[in-house]
Amino acid sequence: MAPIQTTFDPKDVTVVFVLGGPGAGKGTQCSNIKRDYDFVHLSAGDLLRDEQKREGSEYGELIQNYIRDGLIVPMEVTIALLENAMKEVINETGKKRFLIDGFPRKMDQANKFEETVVESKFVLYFTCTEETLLDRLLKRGESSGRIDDNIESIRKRFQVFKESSYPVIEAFEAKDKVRQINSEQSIEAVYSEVKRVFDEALL
Ligand SMILES: Nc1ncnc2c1ncn2[C@@H]1O[C@H](COP(=O)(O)OP(=O)(O)OP(=O)(O)O)[C@@H](O)[C@H]1O
Ligand SMILES: O=c1ccn([C@@H]2O[C@H](COP(=O)(O)O)[C@@H](O)[C@H]2O)c(=O)[nH]1
Repeated sequence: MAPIQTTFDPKDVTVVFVLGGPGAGKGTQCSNIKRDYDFVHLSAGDLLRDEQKREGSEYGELIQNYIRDGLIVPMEVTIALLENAMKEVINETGKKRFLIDGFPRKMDQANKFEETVVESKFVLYFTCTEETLLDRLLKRGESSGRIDDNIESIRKRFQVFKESSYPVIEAFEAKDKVRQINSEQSIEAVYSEVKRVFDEALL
């Protein structure tokens, strides 16, 4: 993965972190936000899956093993992928508003990204019961082809979310940066709450 040699002024860039348990509906809602608010959607999981499949990637096997086991890939890999993707978008389109979906999942990632790339504007956090998440992921697993949409991986992902990712949300909450949304509702009802947050934040 060769770094892209471009710099950008963090002051010109808007980043919203989109967090929530596995299957909470982050990707689904990001598609809506992207359509209506001219944000670029970068899913950390998608970037890792693309890198894993890229021929000649030195990280392919490592990423595959981490994803299958529901573990968090070392932050250097994920941050480099995100930073490269942001630079590519800025170079090619001039767009500078990003939804970073499924990242940061651990405190060290959050701190490193905000220190070296850009500070987030706020965190959109989708809450959902584990029972609903499990139903959604098992249903998605019938067609997703994802190696981690199976009961064994899902259990591990829930554990990692509780142990490593939830503390990230608490840390942002302490800074009053979390906008919490109940994603137990229908996709449409969730999105109407999301819109309220974006309309208020982007005024
Ligand atoms: N509000 C909702 N009600 C019912 N189903 C939903 C809702 N939101 C998303 N889904 C469905 O649940 C599944 C998971 O949604 P999605 O992929 O958006 O979640 P995610 O948070 O991005 O997941 P992951 O963290 O695993 O990438 C999908 O099949 C999606 O269609
Ligand atoms: O910052 C990240 C984001 C993701 N991962 C790994 O990818 C899978 C799948 O992520 P989704 O957001 O559900 O697509 C996740 O379980 C981790 O193994 C990561 O390591 N770091």
